[in-house]
Amino acid sequence: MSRLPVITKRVLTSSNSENSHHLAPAPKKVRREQEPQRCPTAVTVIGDKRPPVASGRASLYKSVRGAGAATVAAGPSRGETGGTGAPRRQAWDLKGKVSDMEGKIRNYQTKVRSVNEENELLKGSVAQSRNRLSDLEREVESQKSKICGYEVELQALCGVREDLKHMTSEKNCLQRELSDLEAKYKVMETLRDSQEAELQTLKMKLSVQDSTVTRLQTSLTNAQEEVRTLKETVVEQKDELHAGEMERRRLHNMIQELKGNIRVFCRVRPLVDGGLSSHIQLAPSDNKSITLAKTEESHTGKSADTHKNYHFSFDQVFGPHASQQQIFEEISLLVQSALDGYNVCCFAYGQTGSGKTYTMEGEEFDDSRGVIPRAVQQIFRAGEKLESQGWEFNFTASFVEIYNETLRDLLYTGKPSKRPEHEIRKSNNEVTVTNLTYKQVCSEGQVLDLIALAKQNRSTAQTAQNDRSSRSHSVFQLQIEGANAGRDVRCKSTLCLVDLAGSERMVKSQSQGERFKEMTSINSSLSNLGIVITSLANKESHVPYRNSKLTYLLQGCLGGNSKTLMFVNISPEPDSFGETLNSLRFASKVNDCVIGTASSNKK
Ligand SMILES: Nc1ncnc2c1ncn2[C@@H]1O[C@H](COP(=O)(O)OP(=O)(O)OP(=O)(O)O)[C@@H](O)[C@H]1O
Repeated sequence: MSRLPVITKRVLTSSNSENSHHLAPAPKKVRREQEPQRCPTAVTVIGDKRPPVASGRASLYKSVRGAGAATVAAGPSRGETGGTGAPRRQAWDLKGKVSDMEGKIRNYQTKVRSVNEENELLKGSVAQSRNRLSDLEREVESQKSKICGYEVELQALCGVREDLKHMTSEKNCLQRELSDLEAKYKVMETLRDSQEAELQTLKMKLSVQDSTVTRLQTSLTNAQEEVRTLKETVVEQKDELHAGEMERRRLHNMIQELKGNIRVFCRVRPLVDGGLSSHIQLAPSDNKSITLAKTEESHTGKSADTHKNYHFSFDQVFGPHASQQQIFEEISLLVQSALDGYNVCCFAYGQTGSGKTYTMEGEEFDDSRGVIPRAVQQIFRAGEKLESQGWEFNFTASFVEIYNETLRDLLYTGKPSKRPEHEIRKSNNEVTVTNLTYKQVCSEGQVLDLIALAKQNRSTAQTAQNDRSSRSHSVFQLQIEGANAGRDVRCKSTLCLVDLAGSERMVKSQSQGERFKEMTSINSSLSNLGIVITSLANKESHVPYRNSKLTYLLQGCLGGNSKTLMFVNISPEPDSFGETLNSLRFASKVNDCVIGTASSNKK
């Protein structure tokens, strides 16, 4: 490419015209002064005509201008002329001056030619540059449109960038989760390993247990077979047991009958300071007889004192040292009879203070407990045992006081002012008392609570009326209903435990008013008891049960269908001799009675 400056046609024309102007004749002085200034003018013209181009083109223009300027500068200048030392033409040397001018013209013409050539070259270069420029402009346009496209893309990419940001944070979260999961996975793997090990152990254990199960199944089959055999044996043994129980009942009853359906036990209370008074003698050999000895002084003093002995025999005589347990042992046989379905009546007879209540109720301590709590205990324990043989029992308790031929409910818990009156009723051979509390009980404790309640009721009445308990009968009744559904056997009986009123006879002249009435009623009921027992013994057609409330109430428990036990309690003091004798006589009468064979209330 040419490095010549680009000169437009006009400039060149101007230059040419200038050149041609130089050719024209001009005043010599002016010409000499003007010439050196022509070249810069031409350069200035070129610079003025320079088109506004992009920086690329500007550089091109600079290089061309530079070259042009150099070319022009190469021409002869005034300085050169003067500087080279060419000899200055004399003013008169016009010829020389013309030849110098012609040389200069030639020189300029050569230069013009070369400039024109260069100009042509520059024109081609300009055309090329223009082409190049339009190419570049197109390229610029295409680049611009590309840039626009890129800008659109960039804008679109901004949204993508947001998404990317979001995705990156999500990715980070997921990575964290992943690392957590990986950690967990590792833990799980460890766990799995340990569990696999455990599983192996368990499998081994299982196989061991499988073999154990197999072994156990075999032994189970054997055991089942054994159980079946044993069940058969149990059934057989239950049958045998039941047969044995029935046989035991029969034999037990036979023994009781042989002993007598009415039995009398005598019990002597110890003296207050212990021991026994000399007027009471107990036979040491048999425990069945008692002698009351009496020495009567001669009234005149002339005859010797008379000694009189009264001998009595009973089923059993208990001395002052007999324990409550010894007493109960004999009665327990009758309590068993009550569970077997026989009515049983046990009563204590004797003067006040002879030990009736002590015998029947006793005291709270274990050793001194009396007949009633011991009998209750035996009944519930025996009942529980019989349950294993298929027996079921229902117990109903009642507690009545008979005072002056009036019944009083000792289990009453209502208001004293609303105490109901009671009547004895008999229907279907069963004696019941109207408005009386009949309490269903199922344990020894419940009965003991009722006994305590009765005691409390009695003591309340006692406070109101001095020494009332001695002058009233208390009757505790426990109705027993048993059923063995499997054997279709039922039984029903009543255990009657009676603490009678004091049997002492009051000298008529000494008793008045209420006391007289009490005594009459007591004596009447006690003597009626004797009469009823005698009637039963004599098998009389009419037994006067209804003559007293006591005998009427005890009707079911006295007579053919029952077993009766009478305690005759006696006081050891010498001044009780008369009453003791009376009590023993009464008891002896009862003892002589043999009441007809009892039959159990089996259904
Ligand atoms: N066998 C005995 N051993 C020891 N003490 C006895 C015995 N019998 C009775 N007693 C005592 O004698 C006293 C009178 O007895 P208890 O109250 O039982 O007579 P009771 O005949 O029931 O009199 P009551 O007719 O007045 O009720 C009581 O203190 C009692 O503890």
